[in-house]
Amino acid sequence: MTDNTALLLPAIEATADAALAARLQHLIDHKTKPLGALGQLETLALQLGLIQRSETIRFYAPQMVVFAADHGIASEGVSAFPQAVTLQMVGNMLAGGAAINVFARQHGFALQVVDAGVAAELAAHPQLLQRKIGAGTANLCAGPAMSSAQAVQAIHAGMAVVKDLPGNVVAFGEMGIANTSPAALLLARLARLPISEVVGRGTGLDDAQLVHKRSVLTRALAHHADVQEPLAVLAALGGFEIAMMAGAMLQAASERRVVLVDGFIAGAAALVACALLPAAKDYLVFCHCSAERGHHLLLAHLQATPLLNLDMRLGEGTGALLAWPLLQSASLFLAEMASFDSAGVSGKTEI
Ligand SMILES: Cc1cc2ncn([C@H]3O[C@H](COP(=O)(O)O)[C@@H](O)[C@H]3O)c2cc1C
Ligand SMILES: O=C(O)c1cccnc1
Repeated sequence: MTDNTALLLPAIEATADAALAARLQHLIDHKTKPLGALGQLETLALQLGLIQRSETIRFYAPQMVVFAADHGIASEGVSAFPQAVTLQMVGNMLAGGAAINVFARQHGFALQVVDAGVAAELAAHPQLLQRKIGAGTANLCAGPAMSSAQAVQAIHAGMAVVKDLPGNVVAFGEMGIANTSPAALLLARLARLPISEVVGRGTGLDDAQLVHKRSVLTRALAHHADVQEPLAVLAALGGFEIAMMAGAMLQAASERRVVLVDGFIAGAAALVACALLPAAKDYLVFCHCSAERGHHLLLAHLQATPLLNLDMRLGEGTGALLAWPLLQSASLFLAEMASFDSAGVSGKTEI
């Protein structure tokens, strides 16, 4: 008998290659600059070279994918905005007016929006992929957000979305009112952090609302106290867009694409992806540290250094695209900067 809930994950190769890493480091170290002077751009060039198995980093057809879904926990009053905003913002994205549209146009990213589980039905649109798992998750305070079969279905759907995309760079973002709540819960459980340290204001809760959100999430975590295994944690505490994004990240890594990770919610999807297949991390570029409380702890747990820290707290994929010029600069300095030898510049004085 076939088990239709079986999780089939792609094979991901670690990018480690000592010989190539040495060649890349040699190239980087012999550019006309003091050793290490390009800082994080150097680490980024090394990571990108290893992903692409090459001493030249090339990007083509960069893609931005926004996963949208609703959350049953929104009914607990954990967001400053009503659930209807998810649908309305998807409409705004399809009309080209959201922040992510602006930055996608600016940087030449093709944009797709995926309906992973928006509560209402969305009209067909050329930039919309209909992959609805359900009409929003269940309220996870009272039971699991989704069944394990739905979690598996969402991961597989995310993988299929990426399989159909062109290009070798993919950025992920999300839209889903209340989704900082599942993101905080996933972080608390998977990284074993106290919930009070990872609950944030999301769309702008005031102090009293933040206290309420904290008590709701504390109760939710206690309700699922015995759930520890990553897939079960995702089903109990996650969201359809988060699960789909995790699957999409795994597929992109298995195809050796560069994965641009946005803020707190995309970070939670990355956390799930790495819990399922740790080698995925090699392919993830953590683009920024969001102002959402807990994001810096998520990054620290993954031992990731974000490229930007701009006090942004929007999501949608915006932080991922703002970091894109840094990846371009990493590629260009490696390709175009002269070496000490080629430029006839003297090396460091031996003292
Ligand atoms: C107009 C608007 C546009 C957004 N774009 C992204 N988010 C962000 O805010 C939501 C998460 O915050 P919380 O958990 O507090 O609801 C997500 O939809 C996220 O993408 C938005 C939120 C709003 C209101
Ligand atoms: O960092 C994020 O992704 C974020 C933070 C607050 C609200 N929405 C998204």
